[in-house]
Amino acid sequence: MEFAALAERAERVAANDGDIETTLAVADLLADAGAADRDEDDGTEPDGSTDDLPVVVRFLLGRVFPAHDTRTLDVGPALCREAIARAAGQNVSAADVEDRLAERGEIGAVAAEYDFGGQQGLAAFGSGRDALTVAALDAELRDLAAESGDGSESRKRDALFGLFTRCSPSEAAFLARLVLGEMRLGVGEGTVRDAVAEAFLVRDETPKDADAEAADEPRLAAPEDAVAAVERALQVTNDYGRVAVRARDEGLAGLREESLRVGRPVQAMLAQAGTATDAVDAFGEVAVETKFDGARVQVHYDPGTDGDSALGPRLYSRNMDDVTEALPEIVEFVAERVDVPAILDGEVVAVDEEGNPLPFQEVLRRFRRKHDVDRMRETVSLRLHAFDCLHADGDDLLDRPLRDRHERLRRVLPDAAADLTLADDPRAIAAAERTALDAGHEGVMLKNPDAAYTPGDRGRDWLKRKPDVETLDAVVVGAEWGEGRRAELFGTFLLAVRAEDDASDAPDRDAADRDDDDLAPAGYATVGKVATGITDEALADLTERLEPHVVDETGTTVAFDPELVVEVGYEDIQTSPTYSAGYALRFPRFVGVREDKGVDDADSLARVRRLAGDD
Ligand SMILES: Nc1ncnc2c1ncn2[C@@H]1O[C@H](COP(=O)(O)OP(=O)(O)OP(=O)(O)O)[C@@H](O)[C@H]1O
Repeated sequence: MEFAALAERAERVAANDGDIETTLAVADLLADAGAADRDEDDGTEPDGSTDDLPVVVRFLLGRVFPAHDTRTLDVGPALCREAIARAAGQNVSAADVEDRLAERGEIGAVAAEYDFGGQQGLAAFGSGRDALTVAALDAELRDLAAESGDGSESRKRDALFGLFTRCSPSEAAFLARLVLGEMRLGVGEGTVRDAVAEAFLVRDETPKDADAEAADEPRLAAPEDAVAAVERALQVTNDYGRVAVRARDEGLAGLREESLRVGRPVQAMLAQAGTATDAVDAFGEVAVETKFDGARVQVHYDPGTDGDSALGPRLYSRNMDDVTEALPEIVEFVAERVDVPAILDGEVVAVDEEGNPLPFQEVLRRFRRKHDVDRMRETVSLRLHAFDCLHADGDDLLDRPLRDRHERLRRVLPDAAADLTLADDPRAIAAAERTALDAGHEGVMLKNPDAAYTPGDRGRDWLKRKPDVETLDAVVVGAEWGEGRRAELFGTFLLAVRAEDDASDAPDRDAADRDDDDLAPAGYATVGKVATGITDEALADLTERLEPHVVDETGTTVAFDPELVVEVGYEDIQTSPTYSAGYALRFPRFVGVREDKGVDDADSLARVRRLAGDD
């Protein structure tokens, strides 16, 4: 495929404004990119190296290499501006390009405005130009990425200059954005995933290879099944290009064969904030682990056979950067103890001489270090806590429940396996949290013991419970009636702080400025709503105490006279237009009624401002 065709199609994709239109346009583009290649070259390499499809997919995402590949172009904005200036001719300096960038705000638009060496004039007449193909551009960019050592920066500049001189305006815009990883096409990973499914599994007309046919898989899939199959293959491979080729050539059957590979990092599963009550309500039985305060690492190791290591331990950060060289003692620790191919997930923590955890900042002194690794090893000691096992001895474990994966982890690396205890009572969880905090850790993780490992997902199966930094004593100024079996009780409570102390900063109570939800009486400013952490008994008690103070009722929402002070925990305070204080509590959690406090003792807006760091 010619690069000009891709650049032009990409512009048309970017002009779509609906999600569905964009997905369909990308699907058309991928189908064409894939088909063109099949016509021209039916002897594509299994790794897709002569195939345009994987390149087009990656380019649309602003990448030259797949996400698991740690190679980068390492082209910064300054180098890109210099290359553009040189290609634009003698009268243009890098400073001129920078000025235009300040006006346009975006490098692609700037690159498209220059006349690169007259080449595009010839190109416009369809002759004389050495047309750049997608494959040739990919090869040149890979060569550029491989430049290292003395003079590599100027060789990169030369290479990029050479490429720009061969570009039409739309190609130049695409190239500049690509090398800086700022594609701006409105095409995210979800769009590409859906487009791959659409192009090759939902409406594809090309026959799949013989194996897939023989596997008796239906050739076409329902859109949800197709998207799920693509998503799954992406989770295990982390390579959109590879997955697109597999979907095109082998359909659903091929995608299902994709599996984890030791040495190819996957995205880390992430957590949401939550409380012990949330966890017990959601999971029943909760897997409680220490939340270690360090840096996430994914360990890949294949010890090989007969002591002949097939792949020495490799360590990857949460962003899948290779941090192996910075952490030699973790490498040694793993190599000495693990004797099957494995992919483990865990946290590296800095420890003092007694092995007690040190603050997170300490681990950062080691984590990405390229120089002085040995010296720093003497200064900051590290310890690995492994909490998950994604692969062991040929078995992919992603779909197994956490309890099984953890069991496997204990067999693979008992010396570093984090403890996992099961609890179904918030009090037991609180006790575990206390123990973790007393030991100097950050808090606890509350996990669904039956959940699979879903790479890249910040779902509700992992909850992180950190101690509240502070609590706030707030006045309850409104509520919403509950639902279902709690319809007779208030469910959500609107919280306010005193604003009258600092009249100059008191929020404007002008009706026009008020949020419809904001029922704060004069002298109070709302800061959030709390519905979490309240037991059934507490709800009944609060309802009974607050009902006599209702001053207004609209639908399911009521306003109260300020009477009751409650203590609420929270994780953070953020500025927010939603509440009249101008701030909102993040993850507020009911702690209890402050029986000892009247409303005049409640916290003030000035304190909220201080807690938010604004004062
Ligand atoms: N036992 C554990 N299980 C899972 N993650 C853990 C555990 N102990 C520590 N962690 C760390 O906690 C993080 C989970 O929280 P989250 O996914 O929200 O990441 P985050 O945005 O870095 O949050 P935080 O700043 O709270 O660490 C993981 O990425 C991991 O680094």
